[in-house]
Amino acid sequence: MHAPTPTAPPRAATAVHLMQVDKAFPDGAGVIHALRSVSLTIALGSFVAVMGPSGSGKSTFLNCAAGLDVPTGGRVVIGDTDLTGLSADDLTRFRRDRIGFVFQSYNLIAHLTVAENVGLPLILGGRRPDPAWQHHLLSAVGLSGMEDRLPGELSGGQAQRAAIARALITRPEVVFADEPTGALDSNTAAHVLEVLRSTAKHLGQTLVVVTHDARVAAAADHVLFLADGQFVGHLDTPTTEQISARMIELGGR
Ligand SMILES: Nc1ncnc2c1ncn2[C@@H]1O[C@H](COP(=O)(O)OP(=O)(O)OP(=O)(O)O)[C@@H](O)[C@H]1O
Repeated sequence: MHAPTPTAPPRAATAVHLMQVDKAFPDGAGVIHALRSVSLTIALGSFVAVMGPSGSGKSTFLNCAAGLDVPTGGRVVIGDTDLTGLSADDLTRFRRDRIGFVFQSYNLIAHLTVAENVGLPLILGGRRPDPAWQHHLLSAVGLSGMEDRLPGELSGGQAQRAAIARALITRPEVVFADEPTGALDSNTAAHVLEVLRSTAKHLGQTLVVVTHDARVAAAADHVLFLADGQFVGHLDTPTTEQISARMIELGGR
């Protein structure tokens, strides 16, 4: 992970490449600059945590990097695909087939079973889930035997583990997670994080996680710090204490 020169071409070992990405939101008569000329690369197969004070631009960064939102300037490249050049339809297809998402609120569909929720990204893409792969994923996240349950019959930790299996069903290159453990108690959060981390590692996926929790970030290979829409530094394999100290310097929690 390093901040490249803005014109450097993406390298093969790069999973995510942002070049001078800006994101501005209209705000009354003015604009809010949520991201300001953000340039970075995230190496294939790495686990990167993104931290920063509230309002520093973490979710905006994740949404732009994952193709959920369109930057107002700059380029986002995932693998060898420049998202900037894609039509809305192509971007939707790319997200569905090549990227996995995990959100704080799980986003499971209430009237579909666990198995149906997990298979949904493939069904939406006109493909049928491979039963052996689905079984493997449900077992990897500890939900074997719960395939027929509805989301309302799951604990928060189980629901998030179902959401993780759903994010991985298409074998995405990159998995983006926004506060994936934010709604869970600390023991459940630690278990869910370990499931996410180990499954992504086992499958060779790149994992990008936005978090407020220094313990979550301490599990990452690299921690990137945002302040006021700009990356202001990173730590490699830091301890929880080092991360907390950096957050205090930035004026966050
Ligand atoms: N859709 C939007 N419209 C207008 N302003 C927005 C929008 N989304 C984000 N912002 C603004 O952009 C800035 C960055 O917001 P963002 O949600 O990315 O920060 P964050 O670091 O994820 O915050 P938090 O930790 O509180 O979730 C904030 O000033 C926010 O108010």
